Amino acid sequence: MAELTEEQSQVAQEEDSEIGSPTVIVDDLHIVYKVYGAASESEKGNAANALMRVLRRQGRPQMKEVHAVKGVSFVARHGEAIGIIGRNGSGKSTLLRAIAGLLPPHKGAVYTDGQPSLLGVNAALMKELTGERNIVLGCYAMGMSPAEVQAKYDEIVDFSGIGEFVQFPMSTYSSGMGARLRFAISSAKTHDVLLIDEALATGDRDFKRKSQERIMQMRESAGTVFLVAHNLDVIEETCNRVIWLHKGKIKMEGDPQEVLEAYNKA
Ligand SMILES: Nc1ncnc2c1ncn2[C@@H]1O[C@H](COP(=O)(O)OP(=O)(O)OP(=O)(O)O)[C@@H](O)[C@H]1O
Repeated sequence: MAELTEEQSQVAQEEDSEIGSPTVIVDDLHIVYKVYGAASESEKGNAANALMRVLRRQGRPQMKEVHAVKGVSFVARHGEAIGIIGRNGSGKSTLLRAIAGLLPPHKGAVYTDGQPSLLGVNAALMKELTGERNIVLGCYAMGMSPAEVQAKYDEIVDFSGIGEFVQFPMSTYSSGMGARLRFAISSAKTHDVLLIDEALATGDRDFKRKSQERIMQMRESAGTVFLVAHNLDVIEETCNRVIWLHKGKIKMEGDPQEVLEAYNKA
């Protein structure tokens, strides 16, 4: 391997001191889903076949593979907020779930420093329980002690802005209220790596501003934040780097303004 020149290593050191050491290394990552019971190529779009199969109660023993992430590599560092953009089905959520350790790599690897936490639109809070109970259980699930939960409780309720609804079951919340509570709970703890999947999409303008401020704070406390969003304004205002995924591969990566400009033109 080639040695760095004195000048190169000085530049690397300067960059390191600005954004910190690596938190996530994604190395030639491939994720493949296996779908059982999928239609074969010859059956595609054939209504008569589909109807016959249902009437005859025939199963679909075929197994198909969906290659969702195809050889993605990058390094994320302490203090970075990385936006992931791309069209529907380009592999954004799959990549986040793989970083969170929820999907095994088909090939390649993900190395993380610390425990990544995934905050998704469907993060596992229990709908039949009240907001109150979900706050307590959610905080325990993130490894907080009872004393820490007590100390953070009011701040979480306040940040979520759900007011007296905290005493109601979450099944009575609007999707925006649920998203706010999830974000308030997840961001009450300092995460080494926080993965946010579209969770800010359902909040109103005020909540978006508050959550962006909180993401900034998390970056300052030297964590790494990944943000998947179709709202490009949120990405531009919050992130210092953007990764553009296209059909499971990185199409472009770098400065938010440059990548977003290219993405908007495509
Ligand atoms: N559980 C699954 N089983 C099989 N295929 C899946 C599964 N989840 C996602 N896929 C497929 O993987 C590909 C990438 O999906 P993914 O949800 O990661 O895309 P995305 O960029 O997050 O999309 P969106 O913007 O619509 O949320 C798509 O082709 C999708 O159909």
